[in-house]
Amino acid sequence: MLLWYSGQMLSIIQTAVSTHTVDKALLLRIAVRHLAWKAARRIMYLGLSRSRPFLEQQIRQHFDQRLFGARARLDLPTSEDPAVQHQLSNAMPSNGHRIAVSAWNNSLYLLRASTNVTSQISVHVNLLREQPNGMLLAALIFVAAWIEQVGTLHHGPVNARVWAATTKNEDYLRMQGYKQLNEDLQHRKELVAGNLAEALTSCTSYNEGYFYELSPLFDPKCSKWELVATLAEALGDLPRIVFTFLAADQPASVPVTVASLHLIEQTVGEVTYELQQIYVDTKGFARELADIRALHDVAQIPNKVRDGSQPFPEDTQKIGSGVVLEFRNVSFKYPSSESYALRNVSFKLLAGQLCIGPIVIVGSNGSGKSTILKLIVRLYDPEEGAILLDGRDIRTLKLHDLRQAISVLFQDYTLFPLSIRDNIGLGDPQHAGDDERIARAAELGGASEVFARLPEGMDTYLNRPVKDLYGDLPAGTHTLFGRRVDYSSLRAAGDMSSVVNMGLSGGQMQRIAVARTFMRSVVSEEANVGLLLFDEPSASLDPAAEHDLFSRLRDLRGNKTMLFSSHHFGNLTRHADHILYMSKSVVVESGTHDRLLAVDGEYARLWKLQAEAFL
Ligand SMILES: Nc1ncnc2c1ncn2[C@@H]1O[C@H](COP(=O)(O)OP(=O)(O)OP(=O)(O)O)[C@@H](O)[C@H]1O
Repeated sequence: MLLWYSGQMLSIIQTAVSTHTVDKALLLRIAVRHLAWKAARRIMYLGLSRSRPFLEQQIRQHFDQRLFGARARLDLPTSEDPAVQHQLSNAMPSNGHRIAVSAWNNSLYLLRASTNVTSQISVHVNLLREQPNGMLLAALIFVAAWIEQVGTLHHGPVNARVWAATTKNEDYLRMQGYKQLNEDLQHRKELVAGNLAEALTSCTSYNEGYFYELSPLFDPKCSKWELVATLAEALGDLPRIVFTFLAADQPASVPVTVASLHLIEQTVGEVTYELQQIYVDTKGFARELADIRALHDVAQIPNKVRDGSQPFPEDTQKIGSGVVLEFRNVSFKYPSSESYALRNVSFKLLAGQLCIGPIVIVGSNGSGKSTILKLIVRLYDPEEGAILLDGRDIRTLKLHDLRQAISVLFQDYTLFPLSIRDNIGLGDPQHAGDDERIARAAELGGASEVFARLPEGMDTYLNRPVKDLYGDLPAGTHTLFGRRVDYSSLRAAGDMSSVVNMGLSGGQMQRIAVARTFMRSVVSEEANVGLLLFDEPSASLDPAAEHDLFSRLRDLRGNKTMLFSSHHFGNLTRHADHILYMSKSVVVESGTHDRLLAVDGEYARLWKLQAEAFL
């Protein structure tokens, strides 16, 4: 429209010059409409630029949440599957949401550019179609402008920016911690067994909390395209030369006025620029659309561990008195392994029993005791046989209910890249923000003294999930292009100087992990936990702390069924209702401590061996 009104005004000017008369009313009308269209365009641009950051933020949040949810719902064997990992890494590059924002911007741009190009071309064709040699002139202008654009497409100063960013926004830090917890495979066991996916996915307190400092620097390097562009610029005069020749030789065939020629040159330049950009952008745009599709596909990856349909427990009142756990001829191989981790394992624990086992020969690892715990919470499903809880095959039970009824501390537990408070709180996702419960769980797990001496107490981050960023510069870079890069004011703004990654001893970390399991199994009465699983819970504790933990566990468990896995033939074995002695993936002996000593088999031999060391 703007082009149209410009043309109209030029033709009025042309008439005024040649006939010395002006249709004032027409001129005024056209001038006002021209102005109105210009104002409308300005307002549209302004609206677009104002709303862009908001829209981008919405898109970023939408994709972040979708990707987070898609990853959080994956179980262990599916996450470990190399094909799934490949699909995830393709679909979720760290800049996944940027692809979406960029695709959005590009689609807006393409829409605008296509409309622009189509309308400008149609105006020009209408203007020049009727004129003798008009199309020839238009073609010349187009070719000249195109060649000129080729040069400018490839050259231009490289806008090298030095930047740095940090954050002290608590929500943002926590969200980043959740992301790492979700993405890092080492946490997957706890995420799945602890029913954390739902709680983490529903957490929407996402906030961009960065401070930015930008200082533009220009790379003075001259591109070879500079030369091409300079030569191409000379061709810009070609249409004017041809126009002059036409005007001199055949005045009757001159298609347009000088003023119109200038206008046409200008707008054709814009059209060719838009066309070039469309060509460049559509190449990347197709790729971005494919990437967005991949982002959507990951939400459809099926889990290998299928959910059951039956609720558990049937009677929530009774679960506090423990559950009956039975293994019936269970055999299992890890997906990546050819050999059996468990072979034909059968045993039955009655409700409320304290089972110290399976026990493995000291020094002979890998007999399958950790695997038993993993199968109970259905991190994997057995190849043969069945596992029953209160007489029901666990594959028929709702996964959420099953895992809700069990509390597990894995031997290779991990601490999350979050504050100590959140590390403990997530043991019971529904009450993760309840400071009173967290404090009690910390106390019972012996973790209170770990953070009592830290300046930030429970708020101390065990591992800061946000790295401080320095725009693509290697750490320790102090000068760039001869200029000093100073980040000190930025660091002070983000409290970065006081931030250090915490170093904790193995025993201190284990206390935090124990406190996390206590959050639901002991502190929460309404959690309906009936089975407690502990895999080497005292591996890193000193003898006093170990004794303390075990006596506390015995007192706190109430009537809940409890299953330990341990190398030690210590105090606990005497208190066990049932001992499973395992070797090389099979249960070799089982019974009470006294019975196994009376049998005088492998268990008795190892018990005596360990006891002798203390005589
Ligand atoms: N994720 C896995 N993928 C493949 N094989 C595994 C995996 N985890 C364990 N295994 C194998 O399964 C067998 C049983 O392992 P498991 O961890 O149950 O033994 P464990 O008795 O708990 O050993 P430890 O005393 O060292 O903790 C071992 O041979 C081990 O190598």
